[in-house]
Amino acid sequence: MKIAIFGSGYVGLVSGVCLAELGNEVTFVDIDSNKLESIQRGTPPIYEEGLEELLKKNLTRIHSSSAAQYDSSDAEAIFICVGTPPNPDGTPNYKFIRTVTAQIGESIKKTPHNVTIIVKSTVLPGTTEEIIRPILEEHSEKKVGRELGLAMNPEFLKEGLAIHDFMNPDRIIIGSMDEYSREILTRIYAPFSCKKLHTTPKVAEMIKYVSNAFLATKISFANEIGNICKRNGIDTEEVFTGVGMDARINPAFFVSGIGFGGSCFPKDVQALISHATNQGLPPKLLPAVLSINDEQPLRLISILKKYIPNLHGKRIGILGLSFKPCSDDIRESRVIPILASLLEEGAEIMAYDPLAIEQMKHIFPGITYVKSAEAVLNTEAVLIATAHPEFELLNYEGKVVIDGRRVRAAAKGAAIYEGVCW
Ligand SMILES: NC(=O)C1=CN([C@@H]2O[C@H](COP(=O)(O)OP(=O)(O)OC[C@H]3O[C@@H](n4cnc5c(N)ncnc54)[C@H](O)[C@@H]3O)[C@@H](O)[C@H]2O)C=CC1
Ligand SMILES: O=C(O)[C@H]1O[C@H](OP(=O)(O)OP(=O)(O)OC[C@H]2O[C@@H](n3ccc(=O)[nH]c3=O)[C@H](O)[C@@H]2O)[C@H](O)[C@@H](O)[C@@H]1O
Repeated sequence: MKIAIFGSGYVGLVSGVCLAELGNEVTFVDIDSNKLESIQRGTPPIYEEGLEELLKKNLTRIHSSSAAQYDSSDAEAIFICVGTPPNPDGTPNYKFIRTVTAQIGESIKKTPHNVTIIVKSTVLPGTTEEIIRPILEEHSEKKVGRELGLAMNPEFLKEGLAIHDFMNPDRIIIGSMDEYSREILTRIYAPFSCKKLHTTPKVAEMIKYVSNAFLATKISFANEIGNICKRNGIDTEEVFTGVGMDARINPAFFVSGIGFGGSCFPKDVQALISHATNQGLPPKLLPAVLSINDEQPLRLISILKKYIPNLHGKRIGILGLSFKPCSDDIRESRVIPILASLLEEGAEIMAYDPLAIEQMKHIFPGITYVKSAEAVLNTEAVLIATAHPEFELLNYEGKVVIDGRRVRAAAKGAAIYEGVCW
């Protein structure tokens, strides 16, 4: 099938490359010409395990174009994968969605055959029908259900495991507005044998928010329980191993630590809170999920101060800057409040990350960044903020380590070791 992807970021690029791997012809469209050039060279603009090999392997089926030059004459399906960043009040900002929808509408005006537009960006319930549909119909001069298909198909991939997650989904949610888009999405996802739910766009949109809100809730719950377990000398991990053995509960996403970061959990939980509050239904549980998450990283500093009460002028090492292992993404990384707090206390920071140093330099240019994890160990105390696999290979002998992510080698080897909530 001839597919176009508008928005070639994490979701767009990974989805498009995987769709090419499945035999489709894929055209990437983006406003960032550098991204498009690097895709066309076979060099992904983001780090994601396996992405470069898959991109290079499928380059003959991969094309790129600016929005202005995009030729939709043979497109059958167009995915919208642009960002939906938060407004100051927490609701999603749809400026990229509106612009891209208008551009797609213009580009398909003269397309002689039916085209299906698929919203993959995370948008609040009602957005596909009430915001995207009218813009699309106005600019394309076509009607949904006649020459135009429109569907919402949320994406559930995780960064760092994005290719694996796209290729091995637990489920695929297809919220179509019309028979034509339902049929196109059924064809696109035919190679996948997982469960598929056909529903309305509004339900599909809500499934995405509820999934992220529930996973974030599980993490904050694990952290709150972890704090209680630590105070009582109980092994948090063992508790959740036992709890997770109940099939009704499931062991996934109970890893306690310094909380959840990333471009989606914090933003999507806040969006759901703001949306419900605007409707006169202010949630009680979800704000607690966020406040536990805000406090958790600062616990690392409180523990550190037990050993070094005055941090002024002290050299503190930081292992890990990205929001999760195997990713170069630092958006909402839990290390950001930790670094801010250490700087406020006058500490001298020495930080290392295998992938995310350049990104963090934009936020904290004054910190000393080092090229090896070993160098970080040459400090008065080390804080572990991301569980990069290589941190398991370090020799922590004689060191003071405060761990936010449960690195077993540190727990075994350090002279003084304390976990944030275990
Ligand atoms: N990052 C993730 O792991 C996941 C993200 N999502 C959702 O997917 C959406 C996209 O997220 P990301 O891929 O992380 O965003 P991103 O910021 O990495 O990528 C968005 C891309 O859209 C491009 N863009 C903006 N306006 C455009 C236009 N008019 N035409 C063409 N391209 C345009 C940007 O230049 C950028 O390359 C968001 O709604 C997010 O919540 C959903 C699941 C997973
Ligand atoms: O909507 C999205 O963008 C995506 O958000 C998350 O994926 P992602 O943020 O990429 O990564 P996760 O693996 O979920 O980790 C998020 C954060 O939670 C933390 N986490 C995760 C799991 C856990 O048990 N404990 C925990 O603290 C991680 O360290 C990380 O900071 C969801 O897992 C995806 O299903 C979803 O598609």
